[in-house]
Amino acid sequence: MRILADASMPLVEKLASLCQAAGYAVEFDTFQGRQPNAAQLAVAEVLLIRSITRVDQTLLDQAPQLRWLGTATIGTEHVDTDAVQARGICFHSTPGVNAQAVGDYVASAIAALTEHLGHLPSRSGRKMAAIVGAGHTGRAAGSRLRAFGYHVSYYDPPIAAAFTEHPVPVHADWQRVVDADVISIHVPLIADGLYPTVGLFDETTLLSLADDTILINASRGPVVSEAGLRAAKAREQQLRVILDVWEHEPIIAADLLPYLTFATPHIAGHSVAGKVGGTLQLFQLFTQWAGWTVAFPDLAQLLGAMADLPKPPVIHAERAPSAVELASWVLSIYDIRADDERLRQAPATASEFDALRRHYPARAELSTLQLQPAAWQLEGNWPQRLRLLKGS
Ligand SMILES: NC(=O)C1=CN([C@@H]2O[C@H](COP(=O)(O)OP(=O)(O)OC[C@H]3O[C@@H](n4cnc5c(N)ncnc54)[C@H](O)[C@@H]3O)[C@@H](O)[C@H]2O)C=CC1
Ligand SMILES: O=C(O)C(=O)[C@H](O)COP(=O)(O)O
Repeated sequence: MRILADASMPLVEKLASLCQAAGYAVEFDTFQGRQPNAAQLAVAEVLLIRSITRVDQTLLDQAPQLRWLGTATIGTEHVDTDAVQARGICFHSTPGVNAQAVGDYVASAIAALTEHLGHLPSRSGRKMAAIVGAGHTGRAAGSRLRAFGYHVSYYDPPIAAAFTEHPVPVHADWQRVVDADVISIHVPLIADGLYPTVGLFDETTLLSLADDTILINASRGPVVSEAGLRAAKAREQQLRVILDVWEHEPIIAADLLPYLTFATPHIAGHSVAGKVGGTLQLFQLFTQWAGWTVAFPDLAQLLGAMADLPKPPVIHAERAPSAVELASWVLSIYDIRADDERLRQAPATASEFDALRRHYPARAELSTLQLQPAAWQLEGNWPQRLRLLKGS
């Protein structure tokens, strides 16, 4: 089987070699950058991609042998699924695979603001947070915000309309979203239908937000209108906007940088566990489809064998933390400010954007937080808050 994979998928070569070691005939090749070249596509039977590779009719026409396509991402809008289906190609994404990392991103943004202000940010004093999209990443973000002490509501009209059981209560009250102190966006990119998300936060909505509202977008760029943000900037509206994703990626809205509280190059999901988990899931799905029996290590074993994974320090705290102390624990594991700094210092070009992502430093997850045992951890709501912070 000829497997072609994005070269920046961690451990992809190792997992391909495990297939070979199990006795299966695998010819393995990788591609650099956004699109594979025509010679590679001409022979590929299996294609493993990330969010930057566009799979459309043009690519499919170049890949006549393609039978299995996998993207190590949650989002799938870069794949023309109708065209893929029409060709009879089996397609898989990796739902939820980097959701914990996205939750950590939101936690780090709040932690950095808490440290800056000296208290948990809440313009209304009511500590209201609205998650937009109650799926994997939205719930992971909601869990961290609850750990910080926010009252979290989940806006998700598609789920609300379906009246099905869901892991968290959902609502369809938009006013509750725009009134919140923190709004964190976690929807797929949807252009049409009953619940489109493109332009969900358009100029009118953005201009209606109260000063000091925190708006975090770690979903897809076109969900928040950059023109709308420009209008808010022109009016000197005091929003605290955190953007991980951009309307015209890989081009960022460089003119907005001075207005943004934190700006990052689409790395919210880029923990090592999130990325390795994506590679592993794709190999598991592909080998299952192929009818192969390969004993892959589990995610913990794969991570344990990685030498460059940061080891978070053990935190000693004899009493329950203040919001600022809790924030410092989060920042000791993942500090969004370092990502923000790297983006601001790099030239605002497409190639630099891609390079920042390709050379992203190894990042641990909040689930690795280690506390020296102390009595307070068993008192009040701390057992729950600590679990929520770690996303468990
Ligand atoms: N910045 C990054 O690094 C990452 C970004 N993402 C993006 O985040 C998106 C969401 O990921 P998950 O939470 O894992 O997806 P999911 O599929 O688990 O959940 C998405 C939720 O959004 C809801 N939704 C759909 N349309 C909506 C609307 N108009 N208003 C409110 N809610 C709506 C759905 O009902 C669903 O519950 C992905 O599709 C991807 O585009 C995902 C991972 C990493
Ligand atoms: O999973 C998704 O959806 C994402 O946006 C990814 O975290 C983006 O990662 P890459 O595949 O572009 O590295």
